[in-house]
Amino acid sequence: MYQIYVFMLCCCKTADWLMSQTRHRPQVAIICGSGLGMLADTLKCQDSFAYSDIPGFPQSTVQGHAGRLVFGELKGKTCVCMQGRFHMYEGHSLCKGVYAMVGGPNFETIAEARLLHRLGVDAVGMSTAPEVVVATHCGLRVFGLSLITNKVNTHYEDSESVNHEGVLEVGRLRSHTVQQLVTELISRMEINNNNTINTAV
Ligand SMILES: O=P(O)(O)O[C@@H]1C[C@H](O)[C@@H](CO)O1
Ligand SMILES: Nc1nc2[nH]cnc2c(=O)[nH]1
Repeated sequence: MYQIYVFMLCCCKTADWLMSQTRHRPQVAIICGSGLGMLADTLKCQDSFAYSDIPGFPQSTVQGHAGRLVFGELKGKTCVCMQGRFHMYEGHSLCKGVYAMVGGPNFETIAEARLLHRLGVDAVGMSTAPEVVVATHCGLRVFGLSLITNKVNTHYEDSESVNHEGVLEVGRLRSHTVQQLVTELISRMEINNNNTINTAV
């Protein structure tokens, strides 16, 4: 969990700083929304950091959100609590990389592509989402990796069309890189006694 959380921060500087400031390595991360901030105060052996003191960390602007990251123990589990979360209405954008799945087998029409774009979609595919849903339902932890093979056409005047042969061709061209990436990822996985997998960052 800690590694995923660190990954979400998208910033090695932030992660390095936090790891140097606390000996806690949380198994559980809790985002305390409005009304739940006091949960963090119940953590034992606390290390607490104001968002404003954490390098590269966004600031909390909502009234009643303390804007503090609190590490500590709850019922014997090492936790980190965010006292204050971030919202789109504060000017934060959605997480990068929104993937949408469409049923296929046809590629998007231009109207569909424009709609998806307006909805904030960054990448479109015909798979992955149901696989993730089922895997999650089975209690598996999931890492999704999609090779972006083509640009989705959003202009009627664009003559370039997407086709399966083109997708397969880019797949062939990039297969070595993708294989290296997956191999490296697997080689860095550590399987703990409780069967959770941590990926070294
Ligand atoms: O690996 P998948 O099957 O998701 O790859 C894409 C989606 C369609 O099956 C096909 C479109 O060309 O490639
Ligand atoms: N939906 C969709 N799936 C794809 N798979 C590969 N390319 C595409 C695409 O352009 N759209």
